[in-house]
Amino acid sequence: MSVPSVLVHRDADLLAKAVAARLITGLVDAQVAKGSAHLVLTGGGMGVATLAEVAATPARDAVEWPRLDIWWGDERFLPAGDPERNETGAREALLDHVDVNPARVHSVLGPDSGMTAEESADRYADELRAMSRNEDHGPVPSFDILLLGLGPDGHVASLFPGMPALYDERPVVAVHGAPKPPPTRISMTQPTIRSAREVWVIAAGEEKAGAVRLALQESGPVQVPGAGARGRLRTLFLLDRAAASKIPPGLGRPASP
Ligand SMILES: O=C1O[C@H](COP(=O)(O)O)[C@@H](O)[C@H](O)[C@H]1O
Repeated sequence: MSVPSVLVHRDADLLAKAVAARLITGLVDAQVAKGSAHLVLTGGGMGVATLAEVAATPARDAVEWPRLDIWWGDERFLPAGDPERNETGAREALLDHVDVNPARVHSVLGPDSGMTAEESADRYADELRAMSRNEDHGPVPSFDILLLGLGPDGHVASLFPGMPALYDERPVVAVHGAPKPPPTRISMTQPTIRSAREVWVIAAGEEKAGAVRLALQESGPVQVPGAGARGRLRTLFLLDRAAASKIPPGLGRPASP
């Protein structure tokens, strides 16, 4: 498991632009190396802002969008098109503006599918398993880049502190009673997140500063789910100055003047 590298940008706007540039480069590198790539998206303010910055830069055309599999680390269990769904934000910010292959955009089904949250989670796990190859050595594909937001309470994806999902070994689970609305969600679990080659935690704003500090200080991942967010090959904490304001001196590397 990789030790996090911390990069600090001046403010949220520059952070979104810098992560977008990094993401484009990462996807191009993965596609050059393997022919295609797997990207896991996050919801939340910085997740969507980053995608909007990808859409806004002409460099986005360097990515071969039809050769990209797109997944979600978590989804709010709401009907298709609901403005609160993470998918809706991602589509509006980026996916509707690039040439993705609809068959490779792996949506989490909501209640309008007729499924319960448990059935939807199991179906997503099946879809992940179907895309996993022998060399992935597990029930999910080896994600090239997995993006995560970080809540002020330390949650990542829909893994909230102390909740049963944090003890679950299945790849994807239904979450009930989430402290942040909506209460019902579908989430990748810690083992799935930790199987990614690279995990990037993106956080901006002073209200995230305490969670960032705890997530970097090897707190227990049940108390602070962000502390369990580590990639196999690389973990990045991509922060603005406000979110980095409580980390121990010397841990963060200024990346922007
Ligand atoms: O509800 C969620 O929240 C987190 C963090 O969101 P933020 O707006 O505080 O950055 C997000 O990572 C997750 O995907 C989402 O479902």
